[in-house]
Amino acid sequence: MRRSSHRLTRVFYVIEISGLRKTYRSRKRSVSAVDGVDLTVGEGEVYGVLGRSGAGKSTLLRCVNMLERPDAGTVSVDGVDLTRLSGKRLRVARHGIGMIHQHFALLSSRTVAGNVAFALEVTGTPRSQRAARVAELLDLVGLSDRADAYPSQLSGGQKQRVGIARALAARPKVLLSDEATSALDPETTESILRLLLDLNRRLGLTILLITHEMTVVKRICTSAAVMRDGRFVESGRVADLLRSDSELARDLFPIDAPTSVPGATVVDVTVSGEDADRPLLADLARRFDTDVRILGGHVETLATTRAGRWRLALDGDDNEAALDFLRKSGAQVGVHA
Ligand SMILES: Nc1ncnc2c1ncn2[C@@H]1O[C@H](COP(=O)(O)OP(=O)(O)OP(=O)(O)O)[C@@H](O)[C@H]1O
Repeated sequence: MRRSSHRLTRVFYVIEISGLRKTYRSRKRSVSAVDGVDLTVGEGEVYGVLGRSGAGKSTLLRCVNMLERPDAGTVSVDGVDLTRLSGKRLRVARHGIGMIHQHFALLSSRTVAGNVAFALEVTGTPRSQRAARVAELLDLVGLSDRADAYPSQLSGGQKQRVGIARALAARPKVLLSDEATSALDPETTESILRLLLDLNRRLGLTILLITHEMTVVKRICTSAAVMRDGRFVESGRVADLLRSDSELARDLFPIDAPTSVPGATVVDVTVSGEDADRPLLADLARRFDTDVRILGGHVETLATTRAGRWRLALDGDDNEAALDFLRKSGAQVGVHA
């Protein structure tokens, strides 16, 4: 007789943060910038941390590569607890973590190729291999034809491409992105997000990014957290957060429409995955012989799923059966009082 075996398999997280705290103290005041954050990011995930200015996002990101030493908690990247490392061992571990910045942080006196070569020097690539690796990295980010240009001769998008090439010099497993598209116009933002998604897929790169832009989460994030006052107030897979009554769902799909209509029940309906493309509203009207008016809403393509959110007015005030049908069809339903 064959016995079934139940093996405990531990999921491997490329980034594993537990109980992270960082307080800035001065004589006059102390600020808890990160106040107890737990975060796990799986291999090949694109994880976005959203939050307003001052929420603690930059401090969190800087704690991941120990540019900032946390006061408490652990930060493991690729299985190594960085909080236990210092000196050379920390510098070597950091090679596995690339970082890109809002203002690019390029060396103005060096050409595009020179900027990328500098990262190779720092991470110990032998001189004989540098030129070929620079060419490979510039090809990867679509900048082969600008190798001899100086940063001042580049557009914002091109500068960020150099930043990305430089960050990937040591073949890191993880890329940290600190508001990488905040200084760019929408079209350039789109092209940089497409590049990041492409690198994520082609290289299996795990990306942890911080942003205040919903577009970034919509376009490339598989998981996200909303940060406020140093804490995560929501976190999880984007597709799951959309199905819950989450702040993220409301912020990703703001609906500009009234929340009350005389003689009708007003509801917000959120669907994701295949449900977003089903004729759910037509079904609803047919089954319950009710007038369904769409007050506002939209269907969009996110990084890994399609999602729709609508505000509907259902005629009459007894619509429980119709709402039940929507819930059973996989929709998240919020009724406006
Ligand atoms: N080096 C520092 N010294 C003192 N306080 C700091 C320092 N860095 C950040 N803070 C404070 O910590 C809090 C969180 O700042 P942080 O920059 O991490 O937030 P953020 O969400 O990244 O915001 P922003 O997008 O504006 O950078 C803020 O109150 C900020 O003033």
